[in-house]
Amino acid sequence: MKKNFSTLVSKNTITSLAIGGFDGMHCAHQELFKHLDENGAILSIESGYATLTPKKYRQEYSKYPIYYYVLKDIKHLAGDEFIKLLKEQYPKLQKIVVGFDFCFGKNRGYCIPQLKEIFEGEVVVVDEFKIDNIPVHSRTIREYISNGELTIANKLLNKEYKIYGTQIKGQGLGSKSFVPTINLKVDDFLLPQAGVYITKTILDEKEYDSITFLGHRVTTDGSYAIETHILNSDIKDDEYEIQIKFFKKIRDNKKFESFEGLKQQILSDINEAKDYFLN
Ligand SMILES: Cc1cc2nc3c(=O)[nH]c(=O)nc-3n(C[C@H](O)[C@H](O)[C@H](O)COP(=O)(O)O)c2cc1C
Ligand SMILES: Nc1ncnc2c1ncn2[C@@H]1O[C@H](COP(=O)(O)OP(=O)(O)OP(=O)(O)O)[C@@H](O)[C@H]1O
Repeated sequence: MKKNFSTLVSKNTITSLAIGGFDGMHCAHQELFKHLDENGAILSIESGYATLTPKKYRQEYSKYPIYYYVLKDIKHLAGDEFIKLLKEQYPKLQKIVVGFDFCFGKNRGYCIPQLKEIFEGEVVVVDEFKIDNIPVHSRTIREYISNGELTIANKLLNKEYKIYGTQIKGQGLGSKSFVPTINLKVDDFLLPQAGVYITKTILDEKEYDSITFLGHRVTTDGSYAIETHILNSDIKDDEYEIQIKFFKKIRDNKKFESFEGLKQQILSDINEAKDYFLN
């Protein structure tokens, strides 16, 4: 995880700011960042609903320092009060970059015309950015991920959707009856729909081809699990910070009549994932 370095950059040096929520740091957000100058920064307004790139993980996706405001601390401000606050905190601010639908201040009562009117500097407004005619928004990407449509979500993100987790103890059945898996505990991130996914798993900064199951283990103990099996490699059990990049869903979660039936299906899933990475 790339550490947030905004505390190392003085606000006094910032000349341009991109403003918004920025959960996901998706393609449209990146379009905004293209308008920042070398002393640019990102101002992220935290509503508390960021689940694609929770605050702690967001800096990884931009070279610009990210500063945060908590929405509930600033939502009472009138438009001119918000701009005054920015001018006080960023005295060299000359340019504000926002998207076509940006609104701010009390009751979101101030939008682009008011921003242009109040801010004595340049206001760059980016038109609605689309990919394959799909408007790119965090909410849309969340919906695709929740529906297991990772291929489209990744297109809108312009990267593979990635979650962070820590290793936890499983049932101890994997190596004995199926294949060895690393069981994960994941907080903060939106989880894709239950099922089996082609993934890459990052352990100690090394990336491995993998296959990941999410869902209730309906064939065994019924409990919810996130488990990843590393392809082509023997990984010893260890305490890892784990990252999983999702590429594609290959099937739904399923209840099998026998452990042998599930094992055969898992072996076939593994072959499908291996083929995917070969091509
Ligand atoms: C690729 C893969 C696919 C899986 N598919 C299913 C499934 O369709 N249904 C299910 O009940 N469990 C599924 N599982 C979970 C297994 O039940 C689980 O790996 C097994 O219970 C071992 O759990 P443990 O690691 O906690 O010991 C799958 C696991 C993997 C790795
Ligand atoms: N598709 C887009 N095209 C142009 N600008 C956008 C687009 N999506 C967001 N922006 C702009 O990016 C900034 C960050 O906004 P925000 O993260 O709230 O957008 P979002 O992705 O639409 O999120 P949500 O779906 O939660 O509303 C804002 O200035 C917003 O206007």
